[in-house]
Amino acid sequence: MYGSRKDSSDTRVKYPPSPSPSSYSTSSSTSSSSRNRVRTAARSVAGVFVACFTPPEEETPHHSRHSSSAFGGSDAFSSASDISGASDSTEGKKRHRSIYNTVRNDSPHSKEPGSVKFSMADIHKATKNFSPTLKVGQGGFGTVYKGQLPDGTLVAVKRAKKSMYDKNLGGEFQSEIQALSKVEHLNLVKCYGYLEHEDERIVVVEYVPNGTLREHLECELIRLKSSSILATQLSNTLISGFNGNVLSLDSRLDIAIDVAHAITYLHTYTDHPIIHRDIKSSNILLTEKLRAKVADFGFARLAADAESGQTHVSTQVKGTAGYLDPEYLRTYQLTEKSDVYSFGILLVELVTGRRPIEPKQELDQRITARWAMKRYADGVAISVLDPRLEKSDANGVALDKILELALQCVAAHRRNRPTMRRCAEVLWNVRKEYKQLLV
Ligand SMILES: Nc1ncnc2c1ncn2[C@@H]1O[C@H](COP(=O)(O)OP(=O)(O)OP(=O)(O)O)[C@@H](O)[C@H]1O
Repeated sequence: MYGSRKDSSDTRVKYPPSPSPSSYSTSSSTSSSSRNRVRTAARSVAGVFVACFTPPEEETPHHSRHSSSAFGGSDAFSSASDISGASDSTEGKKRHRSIYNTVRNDSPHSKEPGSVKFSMADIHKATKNFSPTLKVGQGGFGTVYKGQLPDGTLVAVKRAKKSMYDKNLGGEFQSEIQALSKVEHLNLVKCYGYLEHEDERIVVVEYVPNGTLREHLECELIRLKSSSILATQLSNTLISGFNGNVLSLDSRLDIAIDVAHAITYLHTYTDHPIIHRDIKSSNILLTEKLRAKVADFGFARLAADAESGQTHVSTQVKGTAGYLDPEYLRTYQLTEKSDVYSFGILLVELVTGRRPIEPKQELDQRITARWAMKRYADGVAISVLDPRLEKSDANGVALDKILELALQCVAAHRRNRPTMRRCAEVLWNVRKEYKQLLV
């Protein structure tokens, strides 16, 4: 079974603390005429998807990695600590301090928390010389190992592959480290330190034990079983409670709210807002209690400085096919609303269980968001609900509201998309109503 949310030790962030009903009118009390307007909008958005999407993920290198801009000072996170979920609890701080103290003691090259330089000996010890049995994943950056620090803290050790390093990893490595080291939030994967040694580039981050959201949506147990390199991951995930059960809509809503909080935190990072740029289900890691943690800041980039009058950052297009903001694709101008777009795609993925692009589906269903928006516009949203979920009244109502929000997130023009903070508020209210319908 998945871990229960009811556990009193679950420190899930409640946000906002006391929502005012009027501020949530979009989702809570949509009249039939306004719902019709939304449906009309859904029809036009569904039309836009044809032009927006790049070829199927399987056929396209899903992104290229290059250097990103370097980040400025290192003291930004305290200024955003009012955002729900910033890990400023005493317990969190104590744990954090103990980790860094331990690491500092172990490392002669130690630096600021979050950017501690490990030695190669530390890494070899933590990963048992990169033991294949501790390999937990493989991504664009390289190989990921589970490791353990001397104080017992479990870590994920991300070892860059040589080809990535040859291709200009220097900038990306710096980008990932600098972004990670400055953020601290319950729903963001913490960075413990890094290592640059000859041609090795290694990042040490918080180990999140329960697989990725994509794996959960696919209930990938059978695939994992057949994969020898993932045998360790299988045993790890079994221990942590992932046994192939379907994620309930309740849990999916919780995950969406966690992700919305994490991105809100990044975007409202007062001194140096950060655009994640690669929000997708395989970058959402889950804890035993199905709390979501957003990972992979390899593409993270500073947002434009509002005070300077700049509203966007001009950049080469990066991200993953299916999640990419069409306005960013067209203009190369990146804003926080590009993350909002990807988040809208993620919402559709959460309720349908499908990947953003499904090359094996019927033609009209290959672009999942377009298909879902069309069904929503036709008043038959329930037909896109993940078939593994019950078609109950509560699920139907929540589905409608989540799709309504997703529709706003994927608006063709970024000015029409909500902020991530607004998304969190709307989802908070959807969850509240959902729970009321369940009792
Ligand atoms: N912090 C972590 N804790 C536990 N497992 C992790 C962690 N980070 C990554 N993994 C595992 O390693 C896999 C590869 O992760 P990685 O971030 O390198 O690539 P990715 O996000 O899957 O792909 P890409 O780098 O192409 O975006 C993940 O799918 C996950 O299974």
